[in-house]
Amino acid sequence: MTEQSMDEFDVIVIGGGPVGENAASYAIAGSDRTAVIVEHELVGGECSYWACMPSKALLRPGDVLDIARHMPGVKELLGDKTLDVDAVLARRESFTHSLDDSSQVTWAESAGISVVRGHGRISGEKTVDVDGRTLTARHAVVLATGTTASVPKTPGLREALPWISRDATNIHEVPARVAVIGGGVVASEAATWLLAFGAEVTMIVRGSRLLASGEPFASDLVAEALRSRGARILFDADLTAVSRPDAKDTGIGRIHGGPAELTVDGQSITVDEILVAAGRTPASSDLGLSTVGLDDRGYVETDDHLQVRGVPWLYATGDVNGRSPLTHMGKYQGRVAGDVIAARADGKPLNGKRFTASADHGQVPQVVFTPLQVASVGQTEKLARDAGIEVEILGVDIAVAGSSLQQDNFSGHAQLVVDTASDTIIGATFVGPGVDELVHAATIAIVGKVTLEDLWHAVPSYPTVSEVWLRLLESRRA
Ligand SMILES: Cc1cc2nc3c(=O)[nH]c(=O)nc-3n(C[C@H](O)[C@H](O)[C@H](O)COP(=O)(O)OP(=O)(O)OC[C@H]3O[C@@H](n4cnc5c(N)ncnc54)[C@H](O)[C@@H]3O)c2cc1C
Ligand SMILES: NC(=O)c1ccc[n+]([C@@H]2O[C@H](COP(=O)([O-])OP(=O)(O)OC[C@H]3O[C@@H](n4cnc5c(N)ncnc54)[C@H](O)[C@@H]3O)[C@@H](O)[C@H]2O)c1
Repeated sequence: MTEQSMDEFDVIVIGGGPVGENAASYAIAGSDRTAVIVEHELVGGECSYWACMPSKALLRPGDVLDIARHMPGVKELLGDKTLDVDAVLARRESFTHSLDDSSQVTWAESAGISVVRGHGRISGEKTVDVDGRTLTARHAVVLATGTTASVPKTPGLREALPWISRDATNIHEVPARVAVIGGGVVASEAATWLLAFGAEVTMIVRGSRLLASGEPFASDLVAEALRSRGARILFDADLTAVSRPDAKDTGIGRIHGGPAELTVDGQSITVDEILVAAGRTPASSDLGLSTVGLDDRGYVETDDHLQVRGVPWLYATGDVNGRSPLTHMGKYQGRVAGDVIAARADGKPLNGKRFTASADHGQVPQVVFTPLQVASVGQTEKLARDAGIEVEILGVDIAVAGSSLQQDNFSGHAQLVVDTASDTIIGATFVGPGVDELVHAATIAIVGKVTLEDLWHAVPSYPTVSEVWLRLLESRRA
């Protein structure tokens, strides 16, 4: 090996998504330590180019249109007008920088982080091979490689070259008829923008509800809202075969050939495109994990310092560890792992809560953006009861002065899961238009273990949607 092919850094991060960026910057901040990010695609990762950012850029115009349609003084200006899809797609490009990551590379370099392009693979203790170049780490290697879309092995499905989430978020051509396979978050969000763009959407859902890991009332309200916009939702549906004789790889977000015929519960459905939104597979299979005695597949298991069990110099953060596969939770883990690596490199003890990723356990917030937003945190009623926790459920429709002012057709529901022993909230779900900002108050109440008695003194401002908090507390007085 020539001297030029050797590179030594304090910290090597494989995967330059939002999580890897945070881990690298926290591990070296305020020190003379060095870090490198190894990225085989785009610095910024799935979230920036293929997931969170483009999806939310595609969804927001539909929300604004819905508010405007129900706002006297504005709706008269609209008449029958619908979205200008080309303008929406152009705005999406402004967020994805048309898949150019130079601004993120500039950010990394300005934070003192080197970027090496190529596929990273562990090749031994603290050693990473990048397409023939050997990088060595003085302190730590961090895995932040994320996940890829899973495509079920249904006969004919893979051969049909279906869309995955990357096509839906980087959509360039709107198919007239789309079958969405899955009833989870990606399926529900993508169905929302495809409907707003004028597509005819059929959702093929294996289970009996959408967003099945959340509260059942939220699933029902989202299904009702999607149906009211024209979605056809087939529950308990069994997709057994797909046939698409003219499948063509026309590029991401373009219609992949001629029509496809799907067999669902023995019935035939013909569509112009299929979107597979059937979950994710951790990007761990080509990471050289077996060279250090780990499994070459599946989620990479860690302790609460994000250290991979049994390998003291190796950390796994973000989607690849399967703890809480969301951008904000992965970035949180990146911050925790970075702080742990920095403290250990400085020979300091891990004194303090910031070195432990405790929020992964029962304190995870999420906002799902469908025609109605589903903003939730913590445990569902079922999870809590299954864990043997005695709970009280407080639920009210969101109908306060603030909500009626926000939008004429405002309709929503809120629910708290209260641990009766401690009289604290352990779960909250808000469903309605624009309820995304309500959930952080619940997150703070859960993390801070604020009792309901104390919450009486957290007075919501009038007239805001937050007044639903008062209604929730009052529901227990009645
Ligand atoms: C359609 C969609 C919408 C979503 N919307 C949201 C949302 O609104 N909010 C939210 O919180 N979450 C959302 N998510 C989830 C979110 O995208 C992930 O939680 C987040 O991207 C995880 O970040 P990460 O850094 O762990 O992985 P990623 O963002 O996947 O980044 C991993 C990076 O590692 C690189 N890589 C992988 N293997 C290697 C290797 N061997 N060598 C070099 N580089 C490698 C990849 O190219 C990639 O750049 C969404 C997901 C999807 C699919
Ligand atoms: N707003 C957000 O926070 C947001 C948005 C999008 C995605 N995400 C995250 O990204 C991740 C991926 O989302 P997702 O929707 O792909 O996964 P998911 O796990 O939420 O949903 C997967 C869906 O596919 C179905 N499915 C799985 N295998 C199937 C099969 N063989 N045949 C038919 N159906 C099948 C499941 O029943 C489920 O309905 C999740 O962690 C999600 O939370 C978050």
